[in-house]
Amino acid sequence: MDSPSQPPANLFRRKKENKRGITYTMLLCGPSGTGKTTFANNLLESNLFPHRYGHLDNYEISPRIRVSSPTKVVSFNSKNGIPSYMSGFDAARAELEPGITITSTSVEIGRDPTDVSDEEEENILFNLINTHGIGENLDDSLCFDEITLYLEQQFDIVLAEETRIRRNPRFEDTRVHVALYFVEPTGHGLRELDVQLMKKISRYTNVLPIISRADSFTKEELSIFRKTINEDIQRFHIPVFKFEADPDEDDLETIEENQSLSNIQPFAVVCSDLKDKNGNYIRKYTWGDILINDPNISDLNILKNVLFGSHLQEFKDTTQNLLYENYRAEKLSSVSDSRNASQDLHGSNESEESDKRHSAAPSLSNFASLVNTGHFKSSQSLALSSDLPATPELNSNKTETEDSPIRQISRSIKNENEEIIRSIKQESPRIQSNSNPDRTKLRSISETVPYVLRHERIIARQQKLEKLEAQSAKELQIRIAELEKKAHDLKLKEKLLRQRHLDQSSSSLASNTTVSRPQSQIKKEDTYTDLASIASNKNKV
Ligand SMILES: Nc1nc2c(ncn2[C@@H]2O[C@H](COP(=O)(O)OP(=O)(O)OP(=O)(O)O)[C@@H](O)[C@H]2O)c(=O)[nH]1
Repeated sequence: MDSPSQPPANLFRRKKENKRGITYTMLLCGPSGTGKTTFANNLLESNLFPHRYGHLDNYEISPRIRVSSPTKVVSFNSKNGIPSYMSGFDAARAELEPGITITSTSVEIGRDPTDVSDEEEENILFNLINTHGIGENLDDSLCFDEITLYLEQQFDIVLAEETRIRRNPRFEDTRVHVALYFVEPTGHGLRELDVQLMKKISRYTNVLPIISRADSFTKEELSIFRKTINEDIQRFHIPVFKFEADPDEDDLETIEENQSLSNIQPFAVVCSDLKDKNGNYIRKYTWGDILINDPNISDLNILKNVLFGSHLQEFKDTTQNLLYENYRAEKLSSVSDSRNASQDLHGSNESEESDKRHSAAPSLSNFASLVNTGHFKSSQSLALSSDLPATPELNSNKTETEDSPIRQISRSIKNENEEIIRSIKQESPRIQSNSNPDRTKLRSISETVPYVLRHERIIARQQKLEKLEAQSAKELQIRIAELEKKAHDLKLKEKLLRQRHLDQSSSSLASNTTVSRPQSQIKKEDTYTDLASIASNKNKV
């Protein structure tokens, strides 16, 4: 059945390989308008991603690409509670800061079906994470926190999975292996925003600074800008990815390759959505066209080779062996420290004192309490639906269809929490039944850690949602107050107009008694009184 002469079987075999392809995740980060979306399209040689302002006429996907999960918002934070990616520009609300939106798109990069060469290439299950709204806020710390939280959560998900006794065979690793940080082509080195953000994300991923829209520079200007950025990187100790080779371990070719890559770092790219007749991406200027793949103008091709070829495995290895391992060690030691601390604190009379104490959620003592009693001790815990601090919106009598998306997400989180609690309760007898103290300790750590991490994540999400909801409510209140004020002003105006009108008609009534108005000037409103006066005048005559 698997004979190469039978195309369907061949297809089937490829499909099976697809499932075992390399998982690879990339983050595009940097201020708005630096060309991240255009770069993403060029990277995948497809016009797949629409721009935030404007649109793409020619939606087109390379034959090598298969979209496995279309673009979706994976995380966002904004003052008005709407992802900036979804809310278009609205002049009436321009004063509201957009916050940040993180989107994810999953594609499968395979072989071009028209390619007849025998070369077997492994499929890449590629996740592209894009960020929107950085640099557009008065206070960008909101963006820093959101991105770092997202990256940390992906580490937590893996940590939780690793410490689980029964692993999920279909587990998806979503850790970000490489982040491209797009520096604005100012020619003035790095800004504080760039320094801070690169520093923060470099804890969780390999960071490559990229000079965006490199066609803004002449050759000399570009080399000066490169130098300034490299100096800033050194001066502010930004741990960006370095192209280094080990002379004792690596071959000469690798050493030379890394040396030359190190010399051209940061890569400078020119991108475009436009193609010429031959299918090459170009940028059109009044003075002519340039090919974005031209190595004299842009490092795009070199960067593509680094990302999908020479350094893909190294990015993955560094993420796993260095960044993740450091994070894991730190996290587990903090979890076991807090466990020991909670054991020391509570001692033997823990059960008696537990009711009196109100520790902050999440903590391991809370989990111990949860496992034993089915309740969190903490008064601040958000995980138990019955103890949930009732925000007015959450407890309102509205029907499902009337619910805001935020409330619906809140409800799904509540359900998720309840499910976790149920599963912990089901697993708990095993923790208590084991007689060996060391094994019990290990087992309880391995069983507790995933839940602690998941619980922390859920609480963070829930707190974020509540914050968003409070912000929306506040904004709504301000708008209501504004509208009420407007209505009040209008009423006052109306009253004034009426008053003025009444004054006018009474003065005209007074003047009518002395000067008779021509018939054509009689107004509709004063017809009745005027007619009465005319009649009375007539009678007098
Ligand atoms: N001159 C020049 N313009 C570019 C280049 N790359 C992209 N642009 C243009 O820059 C503008 C912004 O590009 P986008 O790709 O939408 O930028 P972005 O970083 O994704 O923007 P956000 O979605 O707001 O974060 C568009 O008009 C692009 O056509 C480039 O290399 N050179």
